[in-house]
Amino acid sequence: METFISRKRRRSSVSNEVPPRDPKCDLRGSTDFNEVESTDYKLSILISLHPEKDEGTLLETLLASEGSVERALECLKLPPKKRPAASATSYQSSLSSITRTGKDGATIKQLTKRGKTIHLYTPEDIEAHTPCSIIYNFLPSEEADALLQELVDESPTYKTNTFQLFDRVVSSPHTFCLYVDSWDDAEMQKTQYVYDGKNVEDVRRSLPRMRDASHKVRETVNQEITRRIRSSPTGQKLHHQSPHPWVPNTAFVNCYDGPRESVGYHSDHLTYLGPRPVIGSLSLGVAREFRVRKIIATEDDDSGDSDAARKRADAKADAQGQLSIHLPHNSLLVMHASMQEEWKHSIAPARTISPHPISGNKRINITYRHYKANLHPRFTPKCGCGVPTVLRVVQRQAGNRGKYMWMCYAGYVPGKEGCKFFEWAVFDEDGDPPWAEEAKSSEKQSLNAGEQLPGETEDERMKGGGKGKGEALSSVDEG
Ligand SMILES: O=C(O)CCC(=O)C(=O)O
Ligand SMILES: [Fe+2]
Repeated sequence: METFISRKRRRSSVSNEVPPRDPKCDLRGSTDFNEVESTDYKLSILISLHPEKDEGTLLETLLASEGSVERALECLKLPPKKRPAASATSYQSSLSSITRTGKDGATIKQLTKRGKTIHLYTPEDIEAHTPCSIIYNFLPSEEADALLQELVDESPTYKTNTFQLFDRVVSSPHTFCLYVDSWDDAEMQKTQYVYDGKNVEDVRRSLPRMRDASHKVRETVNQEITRRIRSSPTGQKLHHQSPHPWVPNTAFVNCYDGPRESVGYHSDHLTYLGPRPVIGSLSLGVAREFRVRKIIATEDDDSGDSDAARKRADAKADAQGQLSIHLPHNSLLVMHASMQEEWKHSIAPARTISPHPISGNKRINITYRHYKANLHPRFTPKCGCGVPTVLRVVQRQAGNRGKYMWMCYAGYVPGKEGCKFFEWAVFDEDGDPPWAEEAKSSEKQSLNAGEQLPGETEDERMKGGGKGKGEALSSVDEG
């Protein structure tokens, strides 16, 4: 895949740190453009620009370049022997070789170490150490194979995403496509929803087997949410987490063709999901590693833009390792309600892969998501450019960590400058915005007029069951 597409004029200082991203992913993932970025963020930039190199080499080059992405990029242009000596090595271990989880699920204090990847091989370890749960052999095997075949057949038409980085326009190191449940939704996505400051042209109606799988994903994800809440220390849902059953209405299908295709560390966009979203992620075909790392808060004095502040923040990020979850064919990973706010995830480039009998070198991944009707762009704040804004969360800065904000999206478009629009975002206990009531009455009017609601499936419309009508999750009420 060609990474560099064209060279563009350098953008202004605030846009100097635009990372690789998918339209659905918030790879900046933190307060504002001036906020300190970590090694994983910088590594994701390098991975996107050098998909042919392994992650360890890129990390070493970055560390040897004292955390400067630009210097690392210069080094990577040099023949190998002229590169600076690596200052860190990366090595891997499985969790069981480091420590054991007690039957009581006792928490392990220091799971990750600088430059180290710890592999979580069992559902129990995954649940104990990450905000994820996993179900292996999720679908009956013929169904999983048929779904994989359906998507492999479509995948040659998927596209990479292009975005602006420094003075270049680059493309993401894998392909993807957006699917929704009805043609009406597809039309609405194309014309009204904004990703990275622009509409997405290619939005498709979910394929029959994707829709069949979606019903099963829905059931299982809801069970997993209930189970997770019940077994949490408080037995309560998180603040801002929805108490309503999770209803997937949107799916991103990612295709990784060969071991080098990947996606860098990121958190998923919250703009249409709202706070504390849950995502059901079904993996098909070649098994790949899903790596996660918890975002470390920076003290206020680490959050400036000075070199010293950056170094302090980088040192903290470096001190952290990563956890690796292996995603074989037909596994369902549930990313629970704290994942997008407090963790980042990636699909790491692999040294080798085992080809799959149906998909060859391809891994297909479907992330099923619930887009909230009250976060339709007609309700969310517009910036000075007149574009619906992006919802982000403060991930690092200790003082504001966990606060949500609406920000200008327009500057994400290659060649365009955004404005400085910023507004703190307010949500109630259940993660609904202040205009939720107004949104509901406009939904009712639409229903009376026989229109389809944003995100409502054709099936639901036929049954007369709009979103938000399901009863609250019992575990939530039970407290
Ligand atoms: O391929 C995967 O498992 C993860 C994809 C992902 O992170 C995304 O779609 O946001
Ligand atoms: Fe993601």
